[in-house]
Amino acid sequence: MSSSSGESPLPLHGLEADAALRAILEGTATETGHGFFAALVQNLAKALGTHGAWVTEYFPETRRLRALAFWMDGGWVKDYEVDIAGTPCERVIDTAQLVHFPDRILEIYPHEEELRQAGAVSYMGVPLLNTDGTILGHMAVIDRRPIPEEPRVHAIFRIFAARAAAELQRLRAEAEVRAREEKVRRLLGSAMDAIIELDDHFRISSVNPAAEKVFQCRSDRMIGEDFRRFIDQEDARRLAGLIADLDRRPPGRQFCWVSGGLTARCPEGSSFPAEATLSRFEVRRQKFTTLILRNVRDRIEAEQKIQSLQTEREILREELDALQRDGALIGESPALTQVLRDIAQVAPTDATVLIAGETGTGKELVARAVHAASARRERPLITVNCAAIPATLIESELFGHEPGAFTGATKRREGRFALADKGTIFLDEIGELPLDLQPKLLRVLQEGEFDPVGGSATKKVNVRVLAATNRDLAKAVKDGRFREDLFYRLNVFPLRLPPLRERGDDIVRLAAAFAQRFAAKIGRPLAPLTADCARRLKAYGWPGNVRELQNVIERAVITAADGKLNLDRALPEAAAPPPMPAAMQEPSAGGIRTAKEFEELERANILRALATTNWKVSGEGGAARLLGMNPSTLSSRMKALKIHKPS
Ligand SMILES: Nc1ncnc2c1ncn2[C@@H]1O[C@H](COP(=O)(O)OP(=O)(O)OP(=O)(O)O)[C@@H](O)[C@H]1O
Repeated sequence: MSSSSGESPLPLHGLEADAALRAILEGTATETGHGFFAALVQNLAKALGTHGAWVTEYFPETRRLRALAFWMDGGWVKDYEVDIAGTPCERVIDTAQLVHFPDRILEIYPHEEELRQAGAVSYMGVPLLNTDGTILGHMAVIDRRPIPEEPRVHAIFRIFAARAAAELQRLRAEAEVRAREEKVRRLLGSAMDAIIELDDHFRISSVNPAAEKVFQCRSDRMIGEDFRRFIDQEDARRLAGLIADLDRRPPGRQFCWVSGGLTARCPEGSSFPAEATLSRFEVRRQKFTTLILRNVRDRIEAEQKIQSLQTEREILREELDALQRDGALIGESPALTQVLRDIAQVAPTDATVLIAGETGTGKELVARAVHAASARRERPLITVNCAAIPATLIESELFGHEPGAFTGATKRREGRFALADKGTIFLDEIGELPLDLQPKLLRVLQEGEFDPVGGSATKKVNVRVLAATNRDLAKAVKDGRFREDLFYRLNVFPLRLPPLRERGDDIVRLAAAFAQRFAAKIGRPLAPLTADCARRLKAYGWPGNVRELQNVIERAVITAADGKLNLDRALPEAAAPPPMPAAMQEPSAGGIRTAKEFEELERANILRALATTNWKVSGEGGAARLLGMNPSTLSSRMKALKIHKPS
């Protein structure tokens, strides 16, 4: 045996080298892959004049060789695979060098059955090496005659081997590229997000199946198209800006989140909100952009649904609280009986009702009664106190807003009109509605439609409107503070709630009912109202009306002694009254007070309450509590009556 390792290949004699090279070129020039190896071994056998030649691929994990082509005695050996242990090929692999047994090979490998069967006398093998020196396979020849140990034979052999190694490397690289492409294809194919690749002119160069799905458009109708057709114009401008920004960043950091998302447009006309990320990359000095895009309509809708369910839940809770707190309208006085008759008449219709009355007369209770007796009773009654909401927020409270409509509007919000759809909306203190919003309310009343703040899509609703005011709306119209057309549209069915002092014995009926209710609540027995109590209650003016009566009775029940109501501390007049302002004394003529006198009365009463609480308006020990008013109602009354804290 001889090994030619370390020897530098000797130059072939001109003719032989030419012949070998020609053999390779002619035999393999047009072939690639497995055809190439077949041509190679055939030509190798021809060039060296051996009766067998083969080329293999090596699998180091199993130490096996698998033939890529095996030429023997003028025919092909199919599917040849061998364990290299104990074969001359093992030496080729292990030494990684050309191995040559020029003669009597069977004496060296007496147990090599295949060599014996082939009648082999000589063997020559050479490893096929990768550029990094790892073994890809080998190439070998056997012959029934000795193969002379000549440098030119080795040189020819090496030329063939180098060509075989190059092809094997190419095949492996090709297989690797294919495997990677397949992996990328599977990845893109299974991605839930649309992945769109754009060239530098915004033209779509590739899309994945998810992109076809979200845009409802086949890839062949997308590729080559200008992507700007698939998004809003404004978004296209934004994307171009972002891409320019990315190009200014260092490589590896050229990606970003498209903040605020995009509005994507399907070719068939529909559109959807999308979240997107953008990245830039360069291939052969050409820039590309990848856009990963997700349709977030379902998610946004789910969020909105949750939001509106939460709001609805809050509203229903408020309603439930109100129902538990308030109960039915009590009263048999002619004034209240008329109101009850009006409610019964108007409730089944869809007419707008304008309930007028002083504070605490039961306007909200009447609105509830109208809703409860209407065909809409199964749907919600949505209440909005126009005085309690700051002017800047009332529009979005009533009509909802889109994200970004104003600072702080991060999410879409359903407005009260939308929530009241198919139900009833009760607009309390309608006189406080800012003048600039009044046309929008008029439009809902007339057309049943409105535009949410910051939104372009008009919403249609079917809402019955009930409104209440403790102001003289007709006067507000005259003063230019309330639109005349809106006033008439609201005043379809006016319902005036008389103040408590006009309800005669109802004061006593209400007091008795409230006393029983509070006593039951705190679990104390209570004797019926005495005639003296009734007289004192009727003698009082009740500027805070039923709400004030309720509060007085609650105090009287709490401070009751021996089951008897204690009006001494509860009734404002009895509780060491400070001097009465003129307006709080006897009415001017015939027991009737003018509206002006009442305003003065209310003003004086609020001032008394504020003086008592040291100008604390809300909370524990505040004037609102004392007056039995909502703090927001009190604030709006103070504003209306121009009551300011003395500096
Ligand atoms: N006729 C009545 N029977 C029983 N309770 C009543 C009656 N009228 C009013 N109330 C009670 O008095 C309180 C005040 O009533 P409500 O809130 O309806 O008055 P309002 O006129 O809407 O007040 P505001 O002008 O402050 O909004 C509530 O607790 C209500 O339940």
